[in-house]
Amino acid sequence: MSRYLNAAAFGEVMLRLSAPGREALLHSHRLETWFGGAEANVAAGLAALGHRARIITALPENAIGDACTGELRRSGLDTSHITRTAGRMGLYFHTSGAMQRPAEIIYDRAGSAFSQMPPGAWDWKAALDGVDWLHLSGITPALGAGPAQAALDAARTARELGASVSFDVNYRPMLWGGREKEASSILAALATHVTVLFASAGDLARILPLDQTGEPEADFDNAAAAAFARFDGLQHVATTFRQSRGTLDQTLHARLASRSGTASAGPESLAGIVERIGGGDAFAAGLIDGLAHGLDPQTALADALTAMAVKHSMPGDMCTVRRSDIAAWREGRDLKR
Ligand SMILES: O=C(O)C(=O)C[C@H](O)[C@H](O)COP(=O)(O)O
Repeated sequence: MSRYLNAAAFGEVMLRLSAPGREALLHSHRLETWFGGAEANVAAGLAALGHRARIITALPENAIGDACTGELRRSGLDTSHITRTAGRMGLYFHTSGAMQRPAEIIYDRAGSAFSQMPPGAWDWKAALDGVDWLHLSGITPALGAGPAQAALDAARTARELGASVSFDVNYRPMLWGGREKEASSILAALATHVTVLFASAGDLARILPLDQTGEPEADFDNAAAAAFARFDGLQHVATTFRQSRGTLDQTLHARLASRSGTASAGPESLAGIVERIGGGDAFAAGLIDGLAHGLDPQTALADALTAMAVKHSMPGDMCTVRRSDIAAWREGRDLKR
């Protein structure tokens, strides 16, 4: 396989309301706005890398839904599979933190237009027509029984149509609340349809019975081996590791397990981080891109990690990292002219 994809992503897009700069929330009377969501961020990242990408979602039939659709379109996405419906926009409030003060998120998304869509209202054959790659995340099933069923239907249909399915577990304890058992069974059911899984050892321990030693890389390798044994269609498991010396100064590295072996990449040292949100999604987009183009696992992983690093220099949720940004980052010039 060496080609540009006709990709789709299914999930909720939210409006982010962020405290400006390094302020605490509502310290001043201003909030900055961005649109984003795990799956849309990955789709935008694929579009920035030259793939055709559509977002399948539901947005409210109001001015916020209009603005969001416009932003998704400006990010290069095909918005013709967005359902406009009654209901509210999912929101999240964000403070970026500073020094040892951590970033913080408050979700305000219960009852959103997306989460209220009955699972039977999605027409998967039409939404996935012509698609060769579907990206999903574990955030969607955390939003309720309807979205969980819709994600399963989407994954099953994509596989029936011969498409690859990538899935980022993206475990959000705040969204699952005390529903750990439900989370394990839904995430495991989704994983049966997946070709590329983005998951840490901790994420995989929610799906599979695993002994963990506390040594992150060895734990990941063991967890990936257990995932290959359990899930027949699975070809790759990828994760990133983040060492933090405060909110703005971190080191990244990554690992990619395949049935034939394991690749690792990094470290990428990041000082003066501009934006932490969307880094993992940029990594997912970068890796999907590399695998689609048939790069060897080592090169695909290194490019994905650099895409993630570059995303940390760009404000906003959605990934706009281009191939030339990855090359320029590696060249490390202080001024492009
Ligand atoms: O829907 C949610 O609950 C989300 O958290 C969406 C997040 O904006 C992205 O998934 C960012 O995740 P990272 O790329 O790991 O920074």
